[in-house]
Amino acid sequence: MPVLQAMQLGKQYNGTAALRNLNLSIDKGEIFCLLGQNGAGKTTTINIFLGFTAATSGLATINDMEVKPGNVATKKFVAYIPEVVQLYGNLTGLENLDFFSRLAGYKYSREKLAGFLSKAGLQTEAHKKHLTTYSKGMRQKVGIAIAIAKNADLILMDEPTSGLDPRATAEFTGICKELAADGKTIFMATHDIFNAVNVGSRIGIMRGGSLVHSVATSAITANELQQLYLETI
Ligand SMILES: Nc1ncnc2c1ncn2[C@@H]1O[C@H](COP(=O)(O)OP(=O)(O)OP(=O)(O)O)[C@@H](O)[C@H]1O
Repeated sequence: MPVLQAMQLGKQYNGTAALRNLNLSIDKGEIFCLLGQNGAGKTTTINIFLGFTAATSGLATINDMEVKPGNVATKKFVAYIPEVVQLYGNLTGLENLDFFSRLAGYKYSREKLAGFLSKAGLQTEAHKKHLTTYSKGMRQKVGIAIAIAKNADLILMDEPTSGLDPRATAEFTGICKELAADGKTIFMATHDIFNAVNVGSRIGIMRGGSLVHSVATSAITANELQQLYLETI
């Protein structure tokens, strides 16, 4: 059973198609990277799977359950990492994780919470510092720790490497691969072609709301992908 499925999924905003007949099936442990120009429909796709916005046609499922606004059943399977992870600046990393875990219905010991932060790559010295002192990459790690604490099967990410320095990007890639090896499924919208090839198991290219290509990263080099992207968009 695929973790994420789109069947003839479409979205119109005031008569304009943001998403057209998207068909996609993503299995457990996959990292799917979605590329496309601004306005191609990547965020719209993510928003539908988050239940933030309703599709106007077709079907979106997570673990075989239909996703739609108001249907809370699929929300427990999903975690979302936006480009900038919004957390409480006056709380520490540990306190933020504790707070958001409780919101999701989980109460963990200090040790467990620290374990999740470490698994997400956050150094121990940072756990007890206020979020105001965190870099973008560190905030993202807390976001990943929240996803782990929530036991989310599917992690949706919107431009997660934008604004990260090369070291933070490489670290992020390693963490995504570990999560996938643990059986998490990752769906990420990105503009970063080279990171997509490094981290992804499959890459999609969107144009004008349509998925134009879907290729396995094992079948393509970064240069070939860049070429394909430039020819497509
Ligand atoms: N709330 C909205 N109301 C009206 N039109 C919208 C809305 N959200 C998105 N759109 C339109 O839908 C299309 C797809 O936008 P979307 O944000 O999904 O693209 P994207 O691929 O995520 O782009 P970016 O890389 O800039 O994030 C665009 O034409 C956009 O203007």
